This record gives sequence, C-alpha cells and structure tokens, in this order.
Amino acid sequence: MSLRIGTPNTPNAHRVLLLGGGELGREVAIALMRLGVEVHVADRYAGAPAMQVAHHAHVLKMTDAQALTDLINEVKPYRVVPEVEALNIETLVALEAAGTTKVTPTAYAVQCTMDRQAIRHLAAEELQLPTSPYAFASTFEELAAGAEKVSYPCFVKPTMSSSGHGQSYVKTPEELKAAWDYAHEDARAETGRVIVEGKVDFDFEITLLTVRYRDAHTGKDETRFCEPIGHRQDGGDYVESWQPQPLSARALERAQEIAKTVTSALGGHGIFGVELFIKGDEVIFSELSPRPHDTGMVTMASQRYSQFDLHARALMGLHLEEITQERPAATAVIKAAAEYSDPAYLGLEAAMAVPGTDLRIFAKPEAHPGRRMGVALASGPDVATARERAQTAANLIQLENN
Ligand SMILES: Nc1ncnc2c1ncn2[C@@H]1O[C@H](COP(=O)(O)OP(=O)(O)OP(=O)(O)O)[C@@H](O)[C@H]1O
Ligand SMILES: NCC(=O)N[C@@H]1O[C@H](COP(=O)([O-])[O-])[C@@H](O)[C@H]1O
Ligand SMILES: [Mg+2]
Repeated sequence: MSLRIGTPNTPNAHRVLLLGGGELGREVAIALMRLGVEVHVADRYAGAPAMQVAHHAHVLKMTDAQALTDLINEVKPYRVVPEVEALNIETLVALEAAGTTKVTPTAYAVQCTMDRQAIRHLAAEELQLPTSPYAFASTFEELAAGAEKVSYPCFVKPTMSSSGHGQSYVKTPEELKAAWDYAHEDARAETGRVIVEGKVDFDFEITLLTVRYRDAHTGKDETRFCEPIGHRQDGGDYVESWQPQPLSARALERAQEIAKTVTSALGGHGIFGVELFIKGDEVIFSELSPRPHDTGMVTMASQRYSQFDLHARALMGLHLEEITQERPAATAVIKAAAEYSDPAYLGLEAAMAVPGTDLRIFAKPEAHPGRRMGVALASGPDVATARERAQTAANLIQLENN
C-alpha cells in the first residue's frame, strides 16, 4: 500500500509515536515532521527535549504495561518508535504479534538489543561473532566467579542500561562489591542481573551506522553504511565523536560484514548504531542500538542526510539512493557539572564564534552532574581541526541556575 501523509491534527494524519523524548528523539521528531508526520512523544517527565518540538506530548511510566497499552490505543500510530530502554517491551511484542502495532525496527530487535544477555546470546552464540569474554550474574557470588572467569580488569554493567549508567571498570576483586551495588542503583531498568566483561585491548572504537531500508526499485530490504565514526568514552559515556575514522580495508570489510549480519538477524527498517572495537585488522562486536546513536550526532555536521533523516526515511518505508559524507566533522558533549533546575545556558556567542561550529542545546528541565545537556558540532578541513573546534566550543558553554 502506498504511503499517504494526511494533515497533522486531523483524523487522516499520519501519526508516529516516539517512546522516549531525549536529544536523539528530538531530531527524529523534527525529521519526521519535515515529512508531514504528526509526531507524538512519550517520556517519564514533562518538557523532555523531543516534547518541546512535537505535536503532542504524553507523560507516563512507559514500564507500566497498562499505561503503555492505553497510550498506543489512544494515539493509534502508524508506527511506534522506541527511543530509550526503559519501556515495557512485552507490551510491544504482544501488540506487534496481534498485528495492531508496528514497532521500529521490530519489537524483537528492540527486545533483543535492550538486554545485554539477549544480544550476547544472538551475537556471540548464534551468529558466532567475536566479542569480549563475558558472564552473567544474579548474585554477588556469581559475579565474583564470572570476574575470575573473564579475568581482571573487567567491566561490570547492568543488563538493561545505556550511556554508562551503572557501569564500573573493575581492576581488583576488592572493587567488585562497589561495582555490584552501583549496577543495581544506577540501571536504566532493574533486572537483578549484571554482565561482567573482560577488557578488550583495542586500538580504537567505532560506531558503524547501518541502515536497513526498503529499496523502491527492487521492493527488497537493503543495507547501507555510513562512514565509520570514531569516539572517545569516559566512564561508559561518550564525550567526543568524529567522522570519518579511517580503517584498514580489511577492518572496514569485516566491520560491515559484522554489522550486516547482526542487523539482518534483527530485521525491520531503520538505522542501527553498531559499536565495534578495532585492533589492527581485527574487529570485535560490542553492542548496538536499534535507533540513532549518540555518537552519530556528528552526522548533523558531516552528512548530506543525518542519521535522523535516514532513520525517518527508512522507518517510513522510503528509499535511500546513497549516503554521502560531505565533510570531516566532530562533536563534543556538554555535560552538567552540578544540579540545576530550569537551567540557563551561557557562552553561546563565544562558542559560535569558533569557525565551523554549531550547537544543539537540549534544554532538559533538570540537570544533575554528568547529565548530557547539549553538544557542540564542528566541521573542518580535517578531523583533527574539527575535533579541536568542537572541544573549544563545548568548553565555552556554561550552565547556570535561573
Ligand atoms: N569489554 C570492554 N572492553 C573495553 N572497553 C569496554 C568494554 N565494555 C565497555 N567498554 C567501554 O565502555 C563504553 C561503554 O560501554 P557500553 O557501550 O557497553 O555501555 P552503554 O551503557 O551501553 O553505553 P551507550 O548507551 O553509550 O552505548 C564502551 O564504548 C567502551 O569504551
Ligand atoms: N546512549 C543512549 C543515549 O544517548 N540516549 C539518549 O539519551 C536520552 C536520555 O537522556 P537522560 O538520561 O539525560 O534523560 C534518551 O532519551 C536518548 O535521546
Ligand atoms: Mg555502547
């Protein structure tokens, strides 16, 4: 059936419901609205970044099955687009199976990638992709045994988490108890389980943005890749990213092969952020997002179609002729250093005076130490210049209580 885009806010509107309304959802909302879609955004708090630009906002506990079902029945979206991990995935799986709701990319892909145990099972065991050594634990004793198995140093993470929430780098057995407690305190969603992973000794890490879309000429599902994105993480959360990250021909081929294998197994249409560790020509799978990736915000400065445009197009079943990177670019994250309520941002004049820069101010109504509140984007003649410009611009932005 061909796509029919009705007028927003009328009965014939083409509605999409985003579950999660952070900085990534905000850009997806804008990309969808440019294509005439009526956008609904749900999240756990009012005034979330995407709510500030969408047609309709819904505040609810998305982990509550009844509340989520009621919302979907009320909005009757053409597609439900999960943007965070903290949601009741069983509800989405059931609604998709009943044929009443389409989930982007698929309910299975969302379920599998939000749970480190499920994605390891798929990637390492079924698909036989190389990963770090790992073990799962539901008790502290199991964690201690798992850490011995993967050996120190290791990473301990909640099985449902993102942006480094609840993640610890553990160098000795003495540090393990604190890591166990922290994983339970700071998980995005508490499952009672943690993963312990042996440390991968890598040269650098990348995100390979991978798009699955319906080809208008053949009617078949096809896969395309963006140029690799390099990034630097601190405490499990990204602080800086750039594109392109050069790779050897062999490593690039292997990275694309791994990304295609895992995204094809997950299915559906949309963009995926495939996280990979690179050591020489060797490529090790880490994890992936079934949606735009935080490090992929760089594509707003580097590509003809950003990862958000690509996601919007693909999820609507539209064609992608090509993905072109137009210039080297970088991002640097702006994080809060303290608690703020309704914060104000200062320093925009100086930041924008740095050549090639742009800003995304997320305008979250509350800040706490370490919360991502904005990002500086920069392009330049080469990646090194773009990185320096983005860093300089980000450092010039300050937050202040109103
Ligand atoms: N086994 C490992 N070996 C080496 N480094 C690791 C390992 N696991 C995690 N890291 C480091 O920590 C970062 C964050 O880990 P991971 O992606 O699993 O966390 P996350 O909470 O899902 O973060 P995000 O949502 O940003 O992807 C990685 O990008 C990497 O820099
Ligand atoms: N790595 C995943 C990621 O970057 N997700 C992005 O962060 C938001 C949550 O931010 P918050 O914790 O500040 O509310 C999410 O809504 C999403 O946009
Ligand atoms: Mg990650």
